[in-house]
Amino acid sequence: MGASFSQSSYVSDASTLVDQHYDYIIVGGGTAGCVLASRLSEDPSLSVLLVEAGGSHEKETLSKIPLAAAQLLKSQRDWCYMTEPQSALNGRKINYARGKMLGGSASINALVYQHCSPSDFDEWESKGLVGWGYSSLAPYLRKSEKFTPNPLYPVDIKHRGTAGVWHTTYGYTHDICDKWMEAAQAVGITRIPDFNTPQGSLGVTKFVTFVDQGGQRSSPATAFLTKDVLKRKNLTVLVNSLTTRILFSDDGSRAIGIEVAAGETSPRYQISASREIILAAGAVNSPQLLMLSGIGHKEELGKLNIPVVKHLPHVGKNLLDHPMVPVIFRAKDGYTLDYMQNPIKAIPVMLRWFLTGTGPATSNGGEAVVFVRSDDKTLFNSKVDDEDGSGLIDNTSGPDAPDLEIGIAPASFRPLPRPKNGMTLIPILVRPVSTGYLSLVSSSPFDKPSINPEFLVNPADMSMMKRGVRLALRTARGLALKPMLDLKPDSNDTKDIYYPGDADPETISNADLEEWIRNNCETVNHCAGTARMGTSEEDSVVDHNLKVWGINNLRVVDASVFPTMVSGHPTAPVVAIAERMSDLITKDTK
Ligand SMILES: Cc1cc2nc3c(=O)[nH]c(=O)nc-3n(C[C@H](O)[C@H](O)[C@H](O)COP(=O)(O)OP(=O)(O)OC[C@H]3O[C@@H](n4cnc5c(N)ncnc54)[C@H](O)[C@@H]3O)c2cc1C
Repeated sequence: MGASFSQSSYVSDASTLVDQHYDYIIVGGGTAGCVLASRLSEDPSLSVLLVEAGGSHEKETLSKIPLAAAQLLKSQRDWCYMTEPQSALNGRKINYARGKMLGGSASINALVYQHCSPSDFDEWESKGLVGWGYSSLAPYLRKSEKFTPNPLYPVDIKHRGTAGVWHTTYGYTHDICDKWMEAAQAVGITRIPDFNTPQGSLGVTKFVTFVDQGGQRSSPATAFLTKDVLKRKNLTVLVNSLTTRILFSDDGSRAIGIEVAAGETSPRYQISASREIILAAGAVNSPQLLMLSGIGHKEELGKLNIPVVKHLPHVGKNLLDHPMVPVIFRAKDGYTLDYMQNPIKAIPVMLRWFLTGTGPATSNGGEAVVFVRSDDKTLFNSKVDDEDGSGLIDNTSGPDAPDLEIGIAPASFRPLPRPKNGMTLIPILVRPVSTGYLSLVSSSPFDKPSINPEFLVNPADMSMMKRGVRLALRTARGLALKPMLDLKPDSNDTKDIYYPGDADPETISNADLEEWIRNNCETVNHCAGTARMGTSEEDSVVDHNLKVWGINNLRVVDASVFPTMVSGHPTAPVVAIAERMSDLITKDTK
C-alpha cells in the first residue's frame, strides 16, 4: 500500500509529489478519470493520484450553465484540436473539441445522457469481449445515475438509476421542439417515452440531460469529485499538469510511474505507482501518450526517434466519430432562442437561472431527438431518397439499433442575417462506415497530434447523410411547425444560409445536396476507438480487462477502448465502463 496524504482539494505543484508513492496513478481527470478516482479511493487502504492537464471545474461558471456550454469551445477549457484536411469534405479542416479541465469533455459538452443501444454492447461481447455485453453493463449504467422524474415526460422508473451521484432529468423544452416531435410523428416516426431502456432508442423523444435540481450541469467532476471525496486523505488531485510520458521498468515489461510538467519549459517531475498506471486521457490523448512513451507501431515511432517499448500497431488507429451537418430553417420571431445573442434580452433569462436555477438557461440547446434506421422503408420510400438506396451499407449493431440521428436546437447554429431567428435540425451519422486514425507529428508531448477522422470517405456515409437531411426537411414541413417556421417555397439557392432548409426534399438535387454536405459537415465530437479493446494484440491495444497488451500495470479506461461505435451519445457508456473497471480493480485488490 502506498503512503497517504493529509492535503485536501487540489495540488498544482508536482514537485511536492516526487517523493510520494501511490498505488494508482490515473492520467486524465475527465469523464472516466473522475469516476475512477472517486471509486478507487473509496477504499481507504489504497492511495490514488489523479493527474489533470487542465484546471479545476469549480469556478468555471460557463460550464455550470447548461445553455452556455458552446461558449467553452475554442476557449482555454478546450484542447482546440483541428483535423487534417478532410478529402471527402472538399479539403476542409474541422474543429475537433476536447475538454481540458476536471470533468474533461463532459464539462464542456452538450449534456445529453444516453445509454445507447443494447446491441451496441452485445456487439462488443459477440467479438469475444467477455463482460461487455448489455446485461453486464446495464447495472453500471444505472449505478451512477440519480434520475429525477419530470411529470411532463413520464417514464418507467425501473429502467433508470435513482440512487447514484450523477444527476439526470428532463429539462426545459421550447414549444418549437415539442411541435417538432409532433411533426416527426406525422412522418411516421414512433414517439417513445424514454430512449434509455432495453428497447433501445428507435423513435422520437425528448433528450435526457445531466442537469441537477439546481439547474446546473452535473458533470463527472461535480458528481464524483464532491467536497467529501476531495477530503479523502488517500486521494490527491494534481491539476494544471500534463503527463508527458509513462515510465517503465528497465526491461520495459512494467509501467512504474509517470513524468509530468506544468508547461513546455517547466521542469519535469517523475511520480511512481506500485499497482497501476491508468490512462483516462480520452480518445485523442491516451493513444498520443502511449505513442510518446514508446507503445505504438515500431516504424512510426522509429521515424520520430522514439525508443520502442512495445510494438502495438493499432495504437491511434480505428478512430471512430459521429459526423453531423446542421440544417438551418427560417423561424418566426418569438419561437427560438436567438434573442440570447442580444445581451440586453439575455439578462432576464440569466437572472432567472442565477436566482432560481430554472428557465431556458437550463436547456442544453438540443432538446429533442429522432433515431431511425436509414434502411427504414416506411420513412425512406420516395424515389428521391438517394435513388433506390443501393448505396447504403447496414452498419448498425442490430435490427433494433439506429444509424441516423436528427437532433433539434431551438436556435441557429450559425450567425444569421437579420431578422435572426432559426431552428436547427442536425442529421448525425451514428454508425458511419468510414473510420480514421491519429498519429504523432513529433516526439514532443506539447505538439498536437495529427487527427484524421476520414469523414464521409466511404460513399455509403454520403448516401446515409443525404437520407438524414431529406428526412429533416420532411419533418420541418410538418403541419405542427407551420405557425413557427417561415420557409420559402422550394428555394434552391445553394449559397443561402437557409439552404437546404428552404428546399423541397422531393425535388432537391442529389448533386447540390452532396456538395452542400461536403461544405458543411462537422463533428459531434464523439471520438472513440483509438486504443480499442480486442482479443489479440494483432488487432487491438487493450484486452477485455482494458490492460495494454504485453505491458504489466498499464490500463486504458476511457472512450479510446470502444471496439466499435455506440449508436448514440457516449458519455454515459464511458462512465459505465469506468464504473465497471473500478469495481473489477477494487475486487482484484481484495
Ligand atoms: C463539444 C462536445 C459536445 C459533446 N456532447 C456530448 C453529449 O451531449 N452527450 C454525450 O454523451 N457526449 C458528448 N460528447 C462526447 C463526450 O463528452 C466524450 O465522449 C466523453 O466525455 C469522453 O470521455 P473520456 O473520459 O474518454 O475523455 P475526456 O472526458 O475528454 O477526458 C480526458 C481528460 O484527460 C485530460 N488529459 C488529456 N491528456 C492529458 C495528459 N497528457 N495529462 C493529464 N491530463 C490529460 C483532459 O484534459 C481531459 O480532462 C461531446 C463532446 C464534446 C467535446
